[in-house]
Amino acid sequence: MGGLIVVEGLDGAGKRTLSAGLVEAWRAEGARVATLAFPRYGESIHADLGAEALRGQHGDTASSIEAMALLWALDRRDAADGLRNMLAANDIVLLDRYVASNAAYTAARHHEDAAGPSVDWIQHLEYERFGLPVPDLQVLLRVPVALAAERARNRAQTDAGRERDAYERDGDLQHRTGEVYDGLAQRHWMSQWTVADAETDTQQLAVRISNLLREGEGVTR
Ligand SMILES: Nc1ncnc2c1ncn2[C@@H]1O[C@H](COP(=O)(O)OP(=O)(O)OP(=O)(O)O)[C@@H](O)[C@H]1O
Ligand SMILES: Cc1cn([C@H]2C[C@H](O)[C@@H](COP(=O)(O)O)O2)c(=O)[nH]c1=O
Repeated sequence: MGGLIVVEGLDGAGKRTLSAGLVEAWRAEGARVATLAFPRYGESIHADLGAEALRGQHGDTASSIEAMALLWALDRRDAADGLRNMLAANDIVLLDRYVASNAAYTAARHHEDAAGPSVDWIQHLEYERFGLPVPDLQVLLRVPVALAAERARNRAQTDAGRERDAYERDGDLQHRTGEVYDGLAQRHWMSQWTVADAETDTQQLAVRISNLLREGEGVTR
């Protein structure tokens, strides 16, 4: 059974870039690595509806905090069997965003912190009711809100299909989401967390994660 690693952070933080570097580093060491990004755009109707809502479609869907959270959660529920198969066939499964994204953004939209009712609701919905696999380790890519926003803006200018959505345009939401992520990491919500930043060397982080996984072996998922 492989280790389930999750990379979390703000929009534009660099999660996708970091995830690709980690996968490359582990594969170079001979590890069997599978990777998946949530939301699963183009594969999940729930993910696509969520993205469309954040770009102004589907009436008032985006204004409902819980409706949005349910769409992202249903995407993951549909992916759960595939995820379990990936864990059975690999040494490491790396996810770019997972349940903690829903906890962080939902709590931030409600102006709650990491100990608030939204985080408990997401935990109950996704881990207890939907039975999603619990990560072995969650990595918070903690970059300044302004840097993440700048990267998201630059990406929107260079990538025609990547214009900023409603959450990415909302600087206050990004700020609050960063605070909830900090709280989740400090509380080691659902698993151990480790923090990386814009200066973190990807190779060294890959080694750190492998060591943490090894130290955590024997802990049942
Ligand atoms: N370490 C880095 N240095 C410079 N630019 C970076 C770095 N990491 C990512 N970027 C750039 O920042 C932009 C956002 O990066 P990326 O797509 O990896 O972020 P993300 O956290 O996955 O974003 P989102 O959650 O919004 O999809 C991209 O244009 C990427 O090329
Ligand atoms: C998976 C997931 C995502 N979100 C938020 C985070 C982003 O602002 C948007 C879309 O995600 P992307 O990575 O920018 O494509 O939705 C969320 O609130 N809950 C989730 O579970």
